[in-house]
Amino acid sequence: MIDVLTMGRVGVDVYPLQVGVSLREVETFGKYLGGSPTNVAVAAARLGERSAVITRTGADPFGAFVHDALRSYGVDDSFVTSVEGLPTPVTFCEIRPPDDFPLYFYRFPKAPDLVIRPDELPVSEIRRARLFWATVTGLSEEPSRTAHFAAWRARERRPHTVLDLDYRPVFWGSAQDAMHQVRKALGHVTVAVGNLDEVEVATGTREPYAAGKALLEAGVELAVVKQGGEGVLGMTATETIAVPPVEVEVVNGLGAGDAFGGALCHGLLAGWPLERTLRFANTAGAIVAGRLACAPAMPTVEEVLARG
Ligand SMILES: Nc1ncnc2c1ncn2[C@@H]1O[C@H](COP(=O)(O)OP(=O)(O)O)[C@@H](O)[C@H]1O
Ligand SMILES: O=C(O)C[C@@H](O)[C@H](O)C(=O)COP(=O)(O)O
Repeated sequence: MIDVLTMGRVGVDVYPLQVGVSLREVETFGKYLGGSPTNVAVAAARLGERSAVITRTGADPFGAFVHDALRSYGVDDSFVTSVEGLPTPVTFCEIRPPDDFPLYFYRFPKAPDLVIRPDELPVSEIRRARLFWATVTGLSEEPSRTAHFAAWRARERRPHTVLDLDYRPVFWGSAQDAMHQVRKALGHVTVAVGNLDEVEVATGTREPYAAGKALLEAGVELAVVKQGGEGVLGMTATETIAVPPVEVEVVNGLGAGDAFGGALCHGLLAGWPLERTLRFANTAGAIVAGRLACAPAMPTVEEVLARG
């Protein structure tokens, strides 16, 4: 049985090996597996979970790299298919610590992962997985949007069904469109997790407590508000827990949210108390903020505990 099944974006992160310079000046790059829900599957696998991802690549060498990389991290790639005629996306970034890491997505003319189709979903695995994780970006275009709602219908809101509020404005016509889709999606999930920009799109407020409360009112059982270098807030109907940040010298903040996500999965599946889960995820996020890459940087349980 799969512990953590994620669905959505995949790509190749082509990240500069020089820090503090623009893409105009960068000379060398590293090539890494990327895409937020894919990174979450990698992070969970590093923590010992049996993980898999539902996504699509181009029928090209970068697509083959995605399969190689997934397998090398111990992530099941059985649900990764290719789409003829669309290239596997690449993502560049600039690395300007401590808090400026702009992303440049090349997902043209369309990303294969937005061509995930409802009739091709591994429905019984989606129903059976101990945790199912999807992201708001998957709702930005068809047929992926219909596929996500089909997956949630099959899942029947079984715990743990997680929505990563992951909002990248570049993938949407307007924040209004995204808000409309997120509101519909929240009724299908048991956990919502997002940073301040993302909870603002979902709830209309970026005040962490008000946003957490609004997410609970929208139907989730656990709301998690990530606040970068300010730590994290978790809320359920009976508990409100704020965890301060773990101190770290930030190298590249990208990937921290996905490390946090994989660790959140681990804590939820272990049945840990909320505070322990949030502290563990907080530490995993900080560790990756202190490293250059995303997928290859995901920590093991021992590494997290050594910092916690
Ligand atoms: N500068 C930082 N210092 C300490 N912890 C951090 C830092 N940046 C991120 N983290 C940890 O990683 C989590 C996710 O990072 P955040 O930037 O909020 O999410 P996202 O990457 O999704 O925007 C934070 O809640 C925190 O636990
Ligand atoms: O999500 C993407 O498509 C790009 C990612 O591969 C990249 O590593 C990243 O930005 C991770 O996002 P975060 O964990 O939410 O910071």
